Amino acid sequence: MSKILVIEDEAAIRRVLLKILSEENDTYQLDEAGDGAEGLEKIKDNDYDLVLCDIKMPKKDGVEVLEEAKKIKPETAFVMISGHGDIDTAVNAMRLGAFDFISKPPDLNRLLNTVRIALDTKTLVTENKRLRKKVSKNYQIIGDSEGISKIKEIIEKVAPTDARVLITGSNGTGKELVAHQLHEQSSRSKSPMIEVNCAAIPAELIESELFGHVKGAFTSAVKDRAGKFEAANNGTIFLDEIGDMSLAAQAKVLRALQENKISRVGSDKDIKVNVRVVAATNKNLRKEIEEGRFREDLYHRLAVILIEVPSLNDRRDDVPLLINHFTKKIAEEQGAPVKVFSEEAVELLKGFDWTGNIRELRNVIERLIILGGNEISAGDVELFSGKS
Ligand SMILES: Nc1ncnc2c1ncn2[C@@H]1O[C@H](COP(=O)(O)OP(=O)(O)OP(=O)(O)O)[C@@H](O)[C@H]1O
Repeated sequence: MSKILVIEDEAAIRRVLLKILSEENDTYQLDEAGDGAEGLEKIKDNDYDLVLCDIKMPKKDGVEVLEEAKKIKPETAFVMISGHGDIDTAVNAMRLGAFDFISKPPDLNRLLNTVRIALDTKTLVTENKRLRKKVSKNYQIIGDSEGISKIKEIIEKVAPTDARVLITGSNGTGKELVAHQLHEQSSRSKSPMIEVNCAAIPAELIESELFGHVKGAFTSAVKDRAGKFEAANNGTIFLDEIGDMSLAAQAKVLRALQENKISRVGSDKDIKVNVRVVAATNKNLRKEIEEGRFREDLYHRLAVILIEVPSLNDRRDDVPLLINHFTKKIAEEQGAPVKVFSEEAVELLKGFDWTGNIRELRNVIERLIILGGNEISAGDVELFSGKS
């Protein structure tokens, strides 16, 4: 079911376009706007597959709409409608990312053909992106520094067991990767690994998110629903940012860990679950315990094995390998050739303060690839890295 928006100020032409489209395919979901500003508002609020957009319009012309829309909804396809004399503008619109343009008055066959091809292309592009994302989501841990080698060794030893693991480390050090490796290298890898970001779920919803609920347990509980613990049965549950979990939810998690059973919110029926728990936090849980925000008994249940992921500043020897890894990945994502970093550039990057954050290193590398020369030099790093 494709969603199409027609932006055209001339009501008669708008009507004709909508009629032609609805007769061509009754599954098209059609929407209309009488000027550029209204069109843009609708684009913001909806996910259209295709926008047919007139070029000359009051308030906002078609090219402005296209430019702004590409920033907020880059995947929406645009076909421009150009009147006499604005062919140059239409060609320019294609440079700005429009899929095609048709001239006024629209030729029926050409219009429908263009719409069909634009929609098919959009579907293929979306599918391609989805598949790439799936394939590229690998959880390989890059690095052979002492710190990372030790972590890999621990993972190898601990993964096959059912021992609970608490992973600590500052933001972007790779805690999530460690959790995925623990799951993938275990006999549970055929079953799901369910991730829960405890910081992102409001305190009043976390219990129902983790343990499910029965119909009527609270106002919005309109039907029975299983929680993440049940979904992770026979697999692994990854409780990320566990330091941000409310005390009430901590009590329930503790029970799940002690008794291997849970009950849905609003029900007193126990459900047996077989779940391995891996948790992570960037907080100092000892301090949270002292200040009464984290249960000590839960801490001991979780931290059977403690893995402390070192910050990047403590394993600078991994920086060259990470640069290599990310340049290849970025080139793959952009479909561009792999760029090389000069030795001096690598040395400079190695020396920066990364406060542990590999995400930041990746962003800097991406910036350098886009802005720097064919071989990234120390000068490029100085100019474009934003670090010193
Ligand atoms: N050793 C590594 N090798 C390759 N990529 C890594 C490594 N460590 C981290 N990354 C990448 O850096 C990014 C951040 O890692 P991750 O999400 O695992 O960190 P985190 O510690 O869980 O962060 P946060 O605390 O913010 O949730 C991810 O894109 C991850 O793939």
